[in-house]
Amino acid sequence: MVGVLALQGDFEAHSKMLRDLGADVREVRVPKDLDGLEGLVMPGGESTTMTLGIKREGLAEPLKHFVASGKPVLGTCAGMIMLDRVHLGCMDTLCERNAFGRQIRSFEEDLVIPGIDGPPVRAVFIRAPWLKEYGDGVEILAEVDGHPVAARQDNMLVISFHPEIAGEHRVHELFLRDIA
Ligand SMILES: NC(=O)CC[C@H](N)C(=O)O
Repeated sequence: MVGVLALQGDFEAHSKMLRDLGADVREVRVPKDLDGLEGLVMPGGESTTMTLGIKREGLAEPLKHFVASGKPVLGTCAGMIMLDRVHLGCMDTLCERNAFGRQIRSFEEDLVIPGIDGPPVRAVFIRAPWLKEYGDGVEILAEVDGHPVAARQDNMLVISFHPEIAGEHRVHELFLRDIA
């Protein structure tokens, strides 16, 4: 069973993509929803609203505990922000929000990501963050204009774009392979 944090944002698109790939999915809204999960997706959305939802539901400590358990976690966009030093503090990263500038609210880019074979990944960026700082334990997987937009640290995989919107299923496949 794979969890998708479902407080806010485009969690339904992630649930659908994971189900299409054959996974059993549970939407996570309260701490007990995390029980027994083998992995967790933290979706894109709006990081301030998501932070408030996490506080309201008492999910901060349970989420930190889940990440520390070593089970695979995929954070996309606002989900990548949630994992950084100043939010849940799980990952040794600091995100720059809306990093690509207000004038470029949304754009697409082809990215080559280690572990994903075939043609480049079609990456849709929507008011996306990038990593402005990261520690030695963080492996950068892809950059745009010299700024990290995909990275790994231990059991965490973070991307600042939206494969679930582009019909790009290979990032979720990579995440499900991490679980298997
Ligand atoms: N697509 C997204 O998740 C954008 C994240 C959003 N800009 C934020 O800072 O919360």
